[in-house]
Amino acid sequence: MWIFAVNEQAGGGRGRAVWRKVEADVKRRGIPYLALLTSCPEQASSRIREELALHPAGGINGIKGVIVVGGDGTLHGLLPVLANSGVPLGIIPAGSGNDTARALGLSKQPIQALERALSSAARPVDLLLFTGCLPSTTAPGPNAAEPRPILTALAIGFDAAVADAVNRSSYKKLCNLLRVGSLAYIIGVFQTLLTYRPQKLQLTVDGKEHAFERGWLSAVCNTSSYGGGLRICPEASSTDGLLDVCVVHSCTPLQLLRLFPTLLSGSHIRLPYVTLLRGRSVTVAADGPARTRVFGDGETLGAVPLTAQSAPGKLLLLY
Ligand SMILES: Nc1ncnc2c1ncn2[C@@H]1O[C@H](COP(=O)(O)OP(=O)(O)OP(=O)(O)O)[C@@H](O)[C@H]1O
Repeated sequence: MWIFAVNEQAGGGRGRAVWRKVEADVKRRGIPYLALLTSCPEQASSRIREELALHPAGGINGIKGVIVVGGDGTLHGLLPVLANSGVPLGIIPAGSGNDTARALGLSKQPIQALERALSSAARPVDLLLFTGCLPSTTAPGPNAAEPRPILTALAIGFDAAVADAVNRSSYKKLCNLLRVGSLAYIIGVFQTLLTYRPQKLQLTVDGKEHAFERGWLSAVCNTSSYGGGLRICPEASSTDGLLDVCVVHSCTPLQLLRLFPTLLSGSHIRLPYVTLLRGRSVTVAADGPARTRVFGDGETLGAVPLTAQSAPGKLLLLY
């Protein structure tokens, strides 16, 4: 039996439409399935746990895999239950950004993505394990009890502040309604530039220290893109056991603005105020008046200081 974990709200309601198409195809083909239409990640995780206990993978009528209909946030919510479980995860992209699906070269077309999930062998991919300040605290030290698994990337500093401003804004809903979701992010970039100040960033990669006096942002990546196709670490791979890091520093606000379009092609890596690093273990600390926010898989995680560790091969993916 296959489990479909469906987030109908993903992609501003696209999840519902995608699931309708997929379910019709699954029924037509007589594939045994269970659909979990959930309202939050906790509900999805606890339902999947229950089903895995009832129908262990590998047994007769066992769960063959969990196929997610949703975006990066929906996938992110299921990582704690599926990492290390031996149960493979398939993806039918239905979110706004879909950076995981993009990194794996999956089709945006629901039936093609379904076919790929059903017919592919399970392959191990790396996860990034994040430990850092929780959202509810401003305490300076890492205090999250459990490392949190991330599939795509951590956004730290300016880009996380933009995501935060957009999520809190009244214009996000309006832009989504008018189907110009990316306009909300352009407004968010300008809004954040008015108040955001670069900070001293200290990164340690596999024990080697790197200091940046005027750090705008840093991204720690397991896959190459975030934010719906911004190729922040174009060489990152989720199968190399390594994390790729991009730091943007020592530039003017205007240079920062001009960098954003170059993220689409990944050509920003040639700019003198962009530094790339790579390693198995990364710590990031910041020294500035404001909290340096962290987003992971497009979801708010908290603030620095943080530790990111590569966890090779911890998730089985169908792609
Ligand atoms: N299993 C779930 N069921 C319902 N809601 C969920 C579930 N998992 C996460 N969510 C919530 O739904 C929100 C939107 O989901 P998701 O992030 O997948 O879509 P998106 O933001 O449109 O796409 P993307 O992350 O690819 O840009 C998440 O931010 C999260 O709060």
